[in-house]
Amino acid sequence: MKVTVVGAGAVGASCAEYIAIKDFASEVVLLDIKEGYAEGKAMDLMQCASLNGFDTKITGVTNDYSKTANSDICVITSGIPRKPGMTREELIGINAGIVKTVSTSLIEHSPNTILIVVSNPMDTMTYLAHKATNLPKNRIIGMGGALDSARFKYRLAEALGAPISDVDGMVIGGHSDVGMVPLTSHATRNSVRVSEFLSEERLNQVKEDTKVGGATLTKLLGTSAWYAPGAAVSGLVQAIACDQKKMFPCSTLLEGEYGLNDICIGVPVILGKNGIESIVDVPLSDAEKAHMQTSAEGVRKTNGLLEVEV
Ligand SMILES: NC(=O)c1ccc[n+]([C@@H]2O[C@H](COP(=O)([O-])OP(=O)(O)OC[C@H]3O[C@@H](n4cnc5c(N)ncnc54)[C@H](O)[C@@H]3O)[C@@H](O)[C@H]2O)c1
Ligand SMILES: O=C(O)C[C@H](O)C(=O)O
Repeated sequence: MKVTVVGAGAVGASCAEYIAIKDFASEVVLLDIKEGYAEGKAMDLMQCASLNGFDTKITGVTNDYSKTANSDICVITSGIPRKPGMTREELIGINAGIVKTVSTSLIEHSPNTILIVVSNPMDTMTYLAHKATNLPKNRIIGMGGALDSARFKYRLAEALGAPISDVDGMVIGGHSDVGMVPLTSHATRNSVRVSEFLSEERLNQVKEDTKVGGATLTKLLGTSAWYAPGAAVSGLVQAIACDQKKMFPCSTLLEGEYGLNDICIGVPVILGKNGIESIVDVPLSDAEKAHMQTSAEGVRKTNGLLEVEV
């Protein structure tokens, strides 16, 4: 199993590290445009191998796509992260050009690969990758919901005073400060709905804290987060590599599902060796349905900027 990660920055390197630690891939290629950067990150990570007990071979290359040839899975993390006070959507001007070039270069050398898009604004970058590569929809996956759901579980556990392992929940919709739809109606503690334990007011606070999860960290760190994003990407890569048939909310091209068409946005999917094996139709409350529609309007507005930017 060969995995390429484009962008050896904070998220790309964290993702490569988690993939290596889980030890399911034979090879990870890190590629960056900055001279020597990916080579340095790969060498540093390889020097963790004997300490952390993994056999995954990590190599780094400077913009040489021939070294990524025949990758089973390619992850795109290249692009700029936001600074405090910015929205993800403001990154489109620089990141659209990067994602377009990177996705077409990857497909040229790995025509059968499965692409995972991470660069922001992620739903629009996933849509752009579709347009740029024309890959079948099961082979282009946007990562956002897996991370947002992890943050939702963190906030739910905090509110409940419970260990995170007691808690389950999922966030669908656009990966943006206003577009995320935390599914409080489905969230549980050991299969009991969290609404049995938390007031509506406290649940609303959990929802709002989840939606601004990325912005909160960006304010604290001065740049956006990388540990949980890297772990979330590695989870998707592992589910595909090991044909786990696990359910994650991912950004995928919708063709009528959830009443939406010609848009990439987060919905629950089953991930296995073919990438997106199926889209799962989850019943939503009226409020969640309405929020999903306004979330989609927001993503469409950003998609509209692609014609200007690319
Ligand atoms: N979808 C998500 O949930 C999620 C989570 C975290 C970060 N992100 C996004 O991921 C992106 C990366 O974040 P980061 O914190 O790792 O940033 P970073 O600045 O640490 O790393 C980005 C790397 O991309 C490289 N790069 C730029 N253009 C390139 C190109 N054309 N080819 C190859 N490499 C190129 C840069 O040299 C840099 O090393 C940002 O857009 C950020 O907003 C998304
Ligand atoms: O917040 C960001 O800009 C990065 C990423 O989308 C995140 O949610 O951590």
